[in-house]
Amino acid sequence: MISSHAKAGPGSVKLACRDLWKIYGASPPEAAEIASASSNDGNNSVTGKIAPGHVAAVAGATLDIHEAEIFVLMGLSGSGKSTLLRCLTRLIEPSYGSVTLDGEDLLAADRRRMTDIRRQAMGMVFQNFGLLPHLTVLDNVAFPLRVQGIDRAKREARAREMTELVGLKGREAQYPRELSGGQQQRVGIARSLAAEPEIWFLDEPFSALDPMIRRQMQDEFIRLQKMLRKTIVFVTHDVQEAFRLADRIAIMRDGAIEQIGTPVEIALSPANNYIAEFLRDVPLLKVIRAGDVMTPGQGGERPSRIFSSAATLEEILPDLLGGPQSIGIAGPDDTILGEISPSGITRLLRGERATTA
Ligand SMILES: Nc1ncnc2c1ncn2[C@@H]1O[C@H](COP(=O)(O)OP(=O)(O)OP(=O)(O)O)[C@@H](O)[C@H]1O
Repeated sequence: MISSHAKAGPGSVKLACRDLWKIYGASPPEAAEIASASSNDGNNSVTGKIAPGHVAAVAGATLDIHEAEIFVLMGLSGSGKSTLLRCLTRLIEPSYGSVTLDGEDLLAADRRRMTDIRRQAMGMVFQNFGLLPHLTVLDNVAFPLRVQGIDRAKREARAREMTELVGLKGREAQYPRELSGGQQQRVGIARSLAAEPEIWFLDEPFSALDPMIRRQMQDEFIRLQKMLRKTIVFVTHDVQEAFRLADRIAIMRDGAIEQIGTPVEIALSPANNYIAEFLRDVPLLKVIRAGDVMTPGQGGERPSRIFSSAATLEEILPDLLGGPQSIGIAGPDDTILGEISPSGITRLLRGERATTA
């Protein structure tokens, strides 16, 4: 058994990386070279020194992933999301930088320790499902527990519980080939949850599914996370999926992280034009909530129409468009926190968002 990590509360840092690099090529620079270039005059100096034909798949990534949050790595194909995810689990060896899990230096862990950490603390789900074709649903789900040496009765009981959790009760005896893509991915999800991982890595888990099933799986995923409150690193190239699922998003380009923020922070203040461009496909009315865009304070008497600060703009819009008056925004105890006016929202919908660069 691995020594258990110190249990931290929600919001504390679970997994972190600092100035993480992965450089591919015939003769990538040594860690010491990256270290000196990186500390000299910023990350760009490393990129500038990479020999032609080499690529920095991850270029100086620094981030903190908090306990119980869904942290999404988002970016176009080739931006480095999968490489970063694999560097965080050391399935790929980073060229330089640090990775810590509950404060433990993962790059200092020997092979055996790293295998133990992966088996016992990390769960992984990939796009291609990765199920074992000769095993039934139940045996696939129970497989990680078998690897851990857990006895048959116990692992089957746990596997049944997980199979039911993902909505596949009754299909325990079927084989992967008898299931649809969405069902196969449910098996992959159940299997990765069976070992009760502390941190869950999902790399484009729904990308192979058609759009309707994909949406259902996203809903399922949101439902599961409400119950499980796992720390999750989720890779997607789909901006809508990112904004739908994330507590926070890191947007990557050419191996580097361009911006990290909550969906609303990014939607309201994209760091640059590249990110603002992504937002064209984001349904802002569903992402932005009343509390994010209200004018705080209350002028005069209590407004006749009042919405919760958690209401989305989509929910408020019909009332807002129905008349010229402001709408009151209330907190959980029904006190008025602020107001939203049609003119303020019109400006927002016209795209008059601040960019910080
Ligand atoms: N083994 C490798 N050897 C050389 N270059 C690699 C290797 N793996 C990845 N790369 C390069 O690193 C960059 C980042 O790749 P990565 O797969 O991490 O991107 P991604 O954002 O996950 O893309 P996708 O969404 O298409 O999976 C790309 O330019 C890719 O060609």
